[in-house]
Amino acid sequence: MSIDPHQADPAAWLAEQRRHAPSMLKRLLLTALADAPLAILQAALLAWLAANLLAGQGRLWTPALLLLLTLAVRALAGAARARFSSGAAADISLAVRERVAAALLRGAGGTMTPGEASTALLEQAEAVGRYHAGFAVQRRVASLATVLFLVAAFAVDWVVGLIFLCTAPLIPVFMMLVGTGAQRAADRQLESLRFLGGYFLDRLRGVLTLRAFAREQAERDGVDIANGEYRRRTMKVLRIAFLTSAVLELFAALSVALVALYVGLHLLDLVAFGPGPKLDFGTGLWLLLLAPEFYQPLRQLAAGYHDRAAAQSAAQVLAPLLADPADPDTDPGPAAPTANRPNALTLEGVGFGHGDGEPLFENLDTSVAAGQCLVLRGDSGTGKSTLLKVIAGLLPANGGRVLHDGQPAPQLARADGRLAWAGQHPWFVHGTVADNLRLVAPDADDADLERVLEDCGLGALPAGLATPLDENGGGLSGGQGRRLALARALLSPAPLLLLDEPTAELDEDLEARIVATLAARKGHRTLVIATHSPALAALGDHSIWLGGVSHD
Ligand SMILES: Nc1ncnc2c1ncn2[C@@H]1O[C@H](COP(=O)(O)OP(=O)(O)OP(=O)(O)O)[C@@H](O)[C@H]1O
Repeated sequence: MSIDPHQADPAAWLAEQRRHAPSMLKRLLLTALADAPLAILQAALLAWLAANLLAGQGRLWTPALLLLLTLAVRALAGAARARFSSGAAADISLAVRERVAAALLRGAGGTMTPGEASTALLEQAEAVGRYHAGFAVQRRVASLATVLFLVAAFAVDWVVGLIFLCTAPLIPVFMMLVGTGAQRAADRQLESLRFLGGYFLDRLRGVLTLRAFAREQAERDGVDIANGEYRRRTMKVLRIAFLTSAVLELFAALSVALVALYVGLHLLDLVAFGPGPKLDFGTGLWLLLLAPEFYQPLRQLAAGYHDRAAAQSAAQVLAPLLADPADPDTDPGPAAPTANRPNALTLEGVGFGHGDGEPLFENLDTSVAAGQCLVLRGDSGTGKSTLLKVIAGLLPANGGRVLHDGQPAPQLARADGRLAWAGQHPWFVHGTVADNLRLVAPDADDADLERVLEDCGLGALPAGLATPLDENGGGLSGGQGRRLALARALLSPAPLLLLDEPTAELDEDLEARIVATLAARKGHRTLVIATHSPALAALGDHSIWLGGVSHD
C-alpha cells in the first residue's frame, strides 16, 4: 500500500472523529455518568432497608419504594445508555465509512489492495465508531465516577476510602503494562485480516481460471493457511483481553474482600482505627455494597481496552487515507478553469520509473494545443500506457510536471469531467450497453447513443443498446468491450481524451472506421493516443517515441 503513514497524525484524527455524533455522544455521556450516583444511592437504600429489617423497625416501605424507584431509574438509564452507545457507534462508523468510500473512489487509496480497501471500509470504520461509543466515553465516566465514590467513601470512613484510593490505580497501571502488547497484537490481527480479505477476493475473482488449471485444492489450502493465521492472531488478541479482565477481576475481588474484612472486624469491634463507634451495621453494609460498584467503571474501561487498540490500528491506515486534500471536509474543490487557455496539455521534463528501477522515460517535453492530437509510440513494454497514466494523474511523475490548461494535472478521479479515459482493460457497470454509456451522458437519448456506437463500429450488437454486460465486459468480445469504452469516452463532454490502443486487434475496415471517427473529433477535443497503428499515428500533430528507437 502506498499510503504514507506520516501524512497525518492518527491519534489526532481518531480523537476528531467524535464530531460525527456530538449530540448522541453527549446523551451517552450523561446517561453513563448517572450510573455512579444511582449506584451510591441504591447501595445506601439497600443498606437502610436491611438495617431496618434487622432492627425490626417499622419503616420499611419508604426505603423499599425508594429502592425500587432507584432500581427502575438505573435500569432505564442503562437501557438509554446502550441505545445511545449503539447509535453513536453507528453514526461515527457510517460517517467514516462514507469518507473512506469517497476517498477510495477519488483514487486516494493509491495501490491499496481490494482486501485492504474492504477492511478499511468495513472493520476499520467500525472500530473507530466502537472506540468512541465505548472506551472514549468510559474513560471520562470512570474518572468522574472514581472521584465520586472516593468522596462518598472518605466522607463516611477514611479507611475504606484509603483502600479504594490505593487499589484503584492498580487497574489503569496494569492496563498500561499490557497496552503495548495488546496494540501489537491488534496491529498484527488487522494486517492478517487485510491479507485474508485480499487473498480470498482474488481467488474468488479467478475461480474459473483456477478451476481450468485444476488448482482448486491448492488454493483452498492457501485460504486455509491464511485463515489459520488470522484465527491464531485473533486468539492472541482475545487471550490478552481475557487475561486482562481476569487479572482485573482478581484485583477488584481482593479489594472488595479487603473492605469486607475491615467492615466485619470493625463491626465486631476488633479494629481500633477508622471512624470507631460511627460505623454501624447499615453504614458497614453500605460500604460493602459500594466496593464492587467502585471497581465496576474501571473494569468496564479495561474491558474496552482492546477496542482502543483496534481503533488506533485503524487510525494508522485511515488518517493518511482521509488526509487527502480532496476530503470533502478539507477540499475547497477543483480550481475554476482559467480564462486563458494557451495549451490543452504540456509536459515539462516528465519522467517516470517503477519503484527504484531504471526510469521508463525521462525529460519528456511537449506542448499540445487545444484540439490537437499527441501520439505515443514505441515497442511493447516501453511505457506508453504508463505515460498515459502519468498524464491522467493516475501515477505521479518522478520528475518534471504535467500541465492541463497551464494548471498542474488533476488526478483522473478528481478531474471533474475534464478528461476521459479509454483503457485496454475497461471497467463496466453490471447492466446494459446503454447503462454504461449513460454513465457519462445521463441525458443522452437513444439516437445519440446509437450514433456513437455506430461511429465505433458497434452498430450491429445482438441486442443493440439493451445488450447486457457484466463489470468485466462479459457479454461482449474483448475488442467490442474496448470499443465500447472508446464510445463512452467520446460521448463524455471531456475536452481531453486519453486513449490506450483504441484500434488494437481490429481488422483493417474497423481500424479505418475508428481512425475516421477520431479524425472527426480532432479540433473539438484534445487527443492523446497510445498506439502501434501507423494509420492512427498519422492523426498525430505531435508524437513521442518511447524506448528511443523509431521504426518509421
Ligand atoms: N506496477 C508496475 N510495477 C512495475 N513495473 C511495471 C508496472 N506496470 C507496468 N510495469 C512495467 O512497465 C513497463 C511499461 O509498461 P506499459 O504498459 O506502459 O507498456 P506499453 O508500452 O503500454 O506496452 P504495450 O504496447 O504492450 O501495451 C513494462 O515493462 C512493464 O513490465
